[in-house]
Amino acid sequence: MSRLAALRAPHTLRGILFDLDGTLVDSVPDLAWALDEALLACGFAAAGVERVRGWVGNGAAKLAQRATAWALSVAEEAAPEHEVQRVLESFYDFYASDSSSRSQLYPGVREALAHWSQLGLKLACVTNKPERFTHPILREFAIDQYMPVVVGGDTLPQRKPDPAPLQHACELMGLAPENVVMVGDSANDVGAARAIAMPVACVSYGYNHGEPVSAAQPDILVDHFADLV
Ligand SMILES: O=C(O)COP(=O)(O)O
Ligand SMILES: [Mg+2]
Repeated sequence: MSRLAALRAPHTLRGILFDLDGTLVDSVPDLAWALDEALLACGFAAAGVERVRGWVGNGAAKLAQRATAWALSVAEEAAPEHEVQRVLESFYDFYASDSSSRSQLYPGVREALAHWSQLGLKLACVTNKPERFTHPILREFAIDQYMPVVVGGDTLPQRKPDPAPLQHACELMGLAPENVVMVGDSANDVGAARAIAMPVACVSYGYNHGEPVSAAQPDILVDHFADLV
């Protein structure tokens, strides 16, 4: 666990928090499929996977708002609420019907999680994705066994980059934040960790609103998940 352990004083690393979308799972293909089906069902054009990649990261409601604003050619905040709700409800229906068949676990993820949990580290998933969609995906990719603690985007009133979900995960793991590090793919993950002085490692391959996550200045940046081990 050398690279992550280097983020904490020797022997003080007891737990790791993981972002889901863009960090553990390349989930955009299913998100884009469900969102495009929703847009079509609402009478709009499909957005396509590349656009959706840039919209993921702030939860499902924000995703629907960004898609609706794009479909209506208006600014994000100007998307009419009832149109956003229509797209969101339809997106929920499609995504509930299939959230994983087009997605993939990133290489090395399962092996690394198994390794860390064998070392006795406690692992948790802290995502902005609604909790009811998170559990089936972790199960589908057979990594739920390593992450008994899951904090979703609707678990608390706050979402990343607010640090509350990270603090809540630490409480559920029975660990002090001083003994935990965060692993993510976006400025939201870095911002949430920074707010409670938690070290943060990022993967460069994920989704960060189309910007390189290096701009958010994580403590460690790796190109492959296995590089964290
Ligand atoms: O659902 C999202 O918007 C992103 O979720 P994440 O926090 O796992 O990247
Ligand atoms: Mg992410």
